[in-house]
Amino acid sequence: MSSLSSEANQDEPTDVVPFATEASASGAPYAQAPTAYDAILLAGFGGPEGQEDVIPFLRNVTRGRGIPDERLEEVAHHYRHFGGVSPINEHNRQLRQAIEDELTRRGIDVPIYWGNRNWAPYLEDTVKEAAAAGHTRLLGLATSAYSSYSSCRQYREDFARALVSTDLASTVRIDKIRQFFDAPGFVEPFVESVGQALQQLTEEGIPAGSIRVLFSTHSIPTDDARRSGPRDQDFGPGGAYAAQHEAVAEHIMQRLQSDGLISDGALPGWEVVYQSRSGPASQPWLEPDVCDRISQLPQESAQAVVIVPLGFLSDHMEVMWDLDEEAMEAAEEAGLRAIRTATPGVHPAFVRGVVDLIQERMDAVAPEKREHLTALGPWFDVCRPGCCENIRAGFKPAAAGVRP
Ligand SMILES: CC1=C(CCC(=O)O)c2cc3nc(cc4[nH]c(cc5[nH]c(cc1n2)c(C)c5CCC(=O)O)c(CCC(=O)O)c4C)C(CCC(=O)O)=C3C
Ligand SMILES: [Fe+2]
Repeated sequence: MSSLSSEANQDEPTDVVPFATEASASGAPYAQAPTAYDAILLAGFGGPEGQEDVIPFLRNVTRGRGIPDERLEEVAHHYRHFGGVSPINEHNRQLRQAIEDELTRRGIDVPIYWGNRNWAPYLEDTVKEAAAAGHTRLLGLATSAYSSYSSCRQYREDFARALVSTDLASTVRIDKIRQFFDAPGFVEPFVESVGQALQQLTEEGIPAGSIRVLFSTHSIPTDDARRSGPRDQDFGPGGAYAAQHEAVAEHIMQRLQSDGLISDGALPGWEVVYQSRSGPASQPWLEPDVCDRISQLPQESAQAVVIVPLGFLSDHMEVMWDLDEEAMEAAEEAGLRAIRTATPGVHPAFVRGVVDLIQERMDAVAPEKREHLTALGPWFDVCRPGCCENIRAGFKPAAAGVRP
């Protein structure tokens, strides 16, 4: 590892240099000219694949962030419950294959590599492998749709770290596909699965007015939330992160209404809620918590709850444990009928949407011609100055952004 760690806590933002993209050199938020990317880099979170991986994996995730051991043990228990295996790596193998198939179908002759932030195959090794095969212009795709330190910038820092630790920073360029929270391919599977859930509950005789839809996403520290998105834009107290979730959830509910799946007479109430909080109790994180809200619903005369994992791409541990175990238990205790809807996974609409995003970037489609379903999009190709910065982590070099 080069000098990265010693640079990490300087006051001066080292930010993107020397990992600037062509677009960032001009300061433009969107790609200005088509780029002949020679490989796609699918960047996942990573997860353990056996009991012996659990603790080393958790140490990787929390490296340098002061998560107490108590909390690690608590989380380890969730993984141990499932044999120490997170399904997230298998999901990413399937997603990689599905994207490759769709690229082939469209005649786009570009290989797709997969690497993780926190477990093997590590991004470092993947970047080395791609470079050894002669690829020098990689288009990164992080498995995370929204803007925040954990869901965007940290992936960019990991790209930068991978380039520096492999000594490839001057020969390999990694750009990153824009955050895709409001891209049709990401939203469509949610519209479909929430629609199915509402239909099911209606068939069971539960009036729409007695159903609540909870759109659940990963909580983050309110400090991170406030700093999510470009430094010079105001998205309200929850920053771009909360605003993006609110906008997507609202779009889904409007779509269900316009598609006739919800009648005007008795609309289900809906809201965005947060899950999987960690960190010290003294540190404020985004609220309300999904389980807290579920236990309050009977007092609001709800009979049923639809839990929508809006913040997640696949049914990994945060979904399997925090929703399918804990939130479902909370619903049972509250006497509520509950349905947890599907994540996008390898839904054909999602896979097509991802390849649309790849094509859009390769062709440098003008922003006004890009598909987006909320007023917040289309999000930027090149992260803006100070985007999603994290003052706790300090400034670290990050690829695929503009100079501050
Ligand atoms: C916004 C966000 C996403 C969504 C975006 C994205 O998908 O990237 C996400 C995804 C995920 N988070 C995951 C797992 C963990 N996250 C942790 C900790 C944290 N997550 C945070 C935020 C997020 N996390 C934050 C602010 C922390 C606190 C510590 C820190 O500042 O980083 C910890 C440490 C223990 C704990 O504190 O709970 C673990 C084990 C897994 C893998 C699941 C599997 O293995 O199946 C996935 C996909
Ligand atoms: Fe997380």
